[in-house]
Amino acid sequence: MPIIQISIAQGRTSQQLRTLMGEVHDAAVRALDAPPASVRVLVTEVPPTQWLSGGTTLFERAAEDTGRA
Ligand SMILES: O=C(O)/C=C/C=C(\O)C(=O)O
Repeated sequence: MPIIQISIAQGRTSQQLRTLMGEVHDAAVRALDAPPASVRVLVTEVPPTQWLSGGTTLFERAAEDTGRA
């Protein structure tokens, strides 16, 4: 049973997340020739304050970008 876990920064709409899950599901079914009912897709939204990339959180990066604009 394929289980596909996606971590993504918060900020997308429910519809965007639903579309992402559907497309990932369909890709797995095609690529793996897996029965559709066997594929699981789990999305975890991460708050920007809890995502550190290159020593800077996404929240800090966004604040810096806003300051530059
Ligand atoms: O890790 C990074 O530098 C940025 C990650 C951003 C995302 O994953 C996102 O926009 O969801």
